[in-house]
Amino acid sequence: MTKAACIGGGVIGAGWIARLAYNGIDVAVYDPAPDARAKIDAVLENAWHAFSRLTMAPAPKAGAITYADSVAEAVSDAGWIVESVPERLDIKQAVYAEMEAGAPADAVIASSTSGILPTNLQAKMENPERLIVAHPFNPVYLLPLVEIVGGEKTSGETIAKAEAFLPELGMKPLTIRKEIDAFIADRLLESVWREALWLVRDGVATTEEIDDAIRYGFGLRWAQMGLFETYRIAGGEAGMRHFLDQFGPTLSWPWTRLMDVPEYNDELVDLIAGQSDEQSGRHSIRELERIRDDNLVAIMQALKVNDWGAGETLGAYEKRLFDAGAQKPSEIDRTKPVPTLDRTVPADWTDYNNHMNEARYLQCFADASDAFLRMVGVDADYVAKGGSYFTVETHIRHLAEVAALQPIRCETQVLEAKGKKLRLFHTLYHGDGTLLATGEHMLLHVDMATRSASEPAEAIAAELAKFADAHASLSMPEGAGRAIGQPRKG
Ligand SMILES: NC(=O)C1=CN([C@@H]2O[C@H](COP(=O)(O)OP(=O)(O)OC[C@H]3O[C@@H](n4cnc5c(N)ncnc54)[C@H](O)[C@@H]3O)[C@@H](O)[C@H]2O)C=CC1
Ligand SMILES: C[N+](C)(C)CC(=O)CC(=O)[O-]
Repeated sequence: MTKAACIGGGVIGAGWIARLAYNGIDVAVYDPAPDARAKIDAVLENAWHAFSRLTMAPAPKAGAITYADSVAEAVSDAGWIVESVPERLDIKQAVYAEMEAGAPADAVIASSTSGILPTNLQAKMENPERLIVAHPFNPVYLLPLVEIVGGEKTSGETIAKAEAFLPELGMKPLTIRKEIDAFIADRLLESVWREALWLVRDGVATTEEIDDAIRYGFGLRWAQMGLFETYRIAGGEAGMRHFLDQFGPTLSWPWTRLMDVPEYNDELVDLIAGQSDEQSGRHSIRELERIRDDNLVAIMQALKVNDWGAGETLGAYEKRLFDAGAQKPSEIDRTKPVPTLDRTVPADWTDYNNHMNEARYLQCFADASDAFLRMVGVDADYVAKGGSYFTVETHIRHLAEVAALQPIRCETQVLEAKGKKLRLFHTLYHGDGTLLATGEHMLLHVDMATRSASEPAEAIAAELAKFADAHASLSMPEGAGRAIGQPRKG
């Protein structure tokens, strides 16, 4: 999929635009609101801030975002069409009629609806088999879950397309077995939301106290295990059966007001909105979004370390990006230093001097070494089979500073590749060409079973020799072999 259209660019549409464009897909947008573009730009700024920290894997070149004057124009060459217009059946159905008039016959139409049945959405369509619900979660550019729901007329092929495509964007499609209003997640959220409104309305708790009850306790559990796995553990050694045995009888106790809903009126709105202003009014919505995003990135990265839940999805997404970004040996130009890193400086890589921290220069060079090693075949499979490289000596020269979110790139020259030894010279540049740093690194091939130096596999040695021979004709880089304290040239 290389081209998408987003119809509606509000909170959810803008999140989709960011996720699609970040993953290299061109996005044509249609939203009639005069301020739509400004709002989308603000979301994109936050999204790029978040992406800069979410993964170190090389992202594809960002897709182009263009603005169309009509639905038909936006969808004219799209393979994937996202509908994120207001939650009203009549508006959505009118938009589908315009889409069907302009879109390629095989394009998927994916509605972001939070709860309208796809059977109702597709009721007036000429080709209803191509409509699905792909219900995302805010912020769409960070949260992996998408509920996939087919209507009575949705084809299995459309569902299969969605299940194959969304993981390419780093998402976790969850296909819903039965079509019901509000699907799975919003059913659950709605029950907590309704209960919380009662608690505030009845003066039992403030909005802040309810948030505290979630975020200091079970919210942390939910973020990584959900409900059933958490309660299984709560049952002790005897697990879920004991949990049910102990807490099952509470089902008939008056522990919930869910059988009833508070009346929606001005009094309720003033109460809830007033308390919410008091709780969070010191931050703008954009500030809150940044805080939320930074926290979500940190949680997902922590889960990635444990290869668990949303972190497992992030890990799989990164692997795809690394695999897709890896240069094939046949494509590599060995007549010059080889590109090994191309990214922006993550927002949290700067320090109290307001520039990239010294430790991050080493991280760039370590990532560049890894990228180079993958090029010659030292990839996850090779390491799993018992061979790897360890860095045994490093010399870094810090030559210029660089700020957060600036583009940086690295080139690598092989100075020596003989037997167990591999000497690499990395040069880090700002995107504008300014020389930022150099790193010289001695690596040794290691047998992972004995954890001692060993000869690399023949195929690896052969790939390395190709680089070493070609790079031998390049001039020795300035700074190579330099000791600390030597005067700089020039
Ligand atoms: N806000 C949320 O937390 C979530 C919302 N959703 C769903 O996403 C959809 C959009 O919701 P939001 O983004 O929150 O709403 P929103 O109000 O932020 O954005 C809707 C956008 O649609 C535009 N629009 C109105 N008529 C249009 C038309 N005929 N053609 C193109 N654009 C049009 C509006 O100008 C506005 O920018 C809804 O179906 C909602 O249920 C899904 C997940 C979460
Ligand atoms: C409130 N909501 C029903 C629109 C929420 C969603 O649909 C999903 C989310 O992001 O929580």
